[in-house]
Amino acid sequence: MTSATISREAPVGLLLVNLGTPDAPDVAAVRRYLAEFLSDRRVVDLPRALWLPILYGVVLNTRPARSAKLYESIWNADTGEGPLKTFTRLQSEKLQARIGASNLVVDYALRYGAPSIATRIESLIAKGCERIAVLPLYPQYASSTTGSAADAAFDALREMRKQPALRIGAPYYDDPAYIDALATNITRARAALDFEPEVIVASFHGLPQAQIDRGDPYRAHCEATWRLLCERLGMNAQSLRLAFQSRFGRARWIEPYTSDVVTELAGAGVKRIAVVAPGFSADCLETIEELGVEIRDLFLEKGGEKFARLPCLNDSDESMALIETLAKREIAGWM
Ligand SMILES: C=CC1=C(C)c2cc3[nH]c(cc4nc(cc5[nH]c(cc1n2)c(C)c5CCC(=O)O)C(CCC(=O)O)=C4C)c(C)c3C=C
Ligand SMILES: [Fe+2]
Ligand SMILES: [Fe+2]
Repeated sequence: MTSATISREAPVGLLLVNLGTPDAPDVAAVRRYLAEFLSDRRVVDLPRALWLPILYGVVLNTRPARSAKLYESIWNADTGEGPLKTFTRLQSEKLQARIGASNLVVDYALRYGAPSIATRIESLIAKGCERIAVLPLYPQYASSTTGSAADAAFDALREMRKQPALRIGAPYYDDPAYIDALATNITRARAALDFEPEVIVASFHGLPQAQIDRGDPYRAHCEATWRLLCERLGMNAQSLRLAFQSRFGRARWIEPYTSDVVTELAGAGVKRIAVVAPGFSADCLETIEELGVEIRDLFLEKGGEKFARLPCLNDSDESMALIETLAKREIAGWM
């Protein structure tokens, strides 16, 4: 008889998780991606009988063609990947090199698309990991992001006879290491501009207001990040404006919308702004295209003169120092 062993020497697995991206910038791949994403009940929490006919009858017949063009415009030709995947992969490779412990295995997964959370958890188990920490790279908790990543991780263990221990990283919206990383990143990017922005807009991904009304803490987390960032940068609610982008569908989303804020600024005679997206750990369609093209065009069209989009934390040194701090906290006591 062989006996199952639990060994303190078994490697610990650390899985960085971000949202996802299509496999290719074409209509078929974008449709597959959006079908997986938008049929997640954590993302669209309407009754299925109401939502599925809209999703399959309308959204998946119209949006993929439009979104595929946008993905095409931001696609990473060198790697054949969407930027969010490239940055998340780089974050995991750099984290592995920084921590350098032989008994820690770092990998990454995407909640929608590939590599999936289930396949990467299986791979960590195949490498002998009996303890796995999943680090959702969402600073602010939302049921639709952090909650959904946790669902996918636990679902991956559902049928296993021998499950690994599993931890899900805590949100870090008010962590000094996060606020420091953002401040360093913004200060450097701002110093490199060829103009002095009168206002910086801190644009977070939006969420349907109804999800907040049902108890999602996301908005409160965004506000806390924004307040701490104001303090850390010596700015105030007028010089660093809070806004929410990426509205989807007809329902009310959390306000103020980024498009309204830049319109209002231009209308008030503000000529030079910068926009930063503190809630995104990596640049993606929503930052490169929506902020860098759509929001820029809107501001210039309404009378603005200078616009800059500041990059996300991505795989910068300050980002890696932050991720290392978060990772070490989640695996504490395991190694
Ligand atoms: C009901 C729809 C959506 C909710 C709720 C939602 C929440 C949410 N999303 C992010 C982060 C990202 N979203 C991204 C893309 C994206 N988001 C939605 C819809 C909802 N998001 C759609 C339909 C798309 C796809 C693009 C499009 O067709 O417009 C991305 C970028 C992905 C990429 O491939 O580059 C990110 C990142 C957060 C943080 C969040 C809740 C707080
Ligand atoms: Fe989104
Ligand atoms: Fe968008």
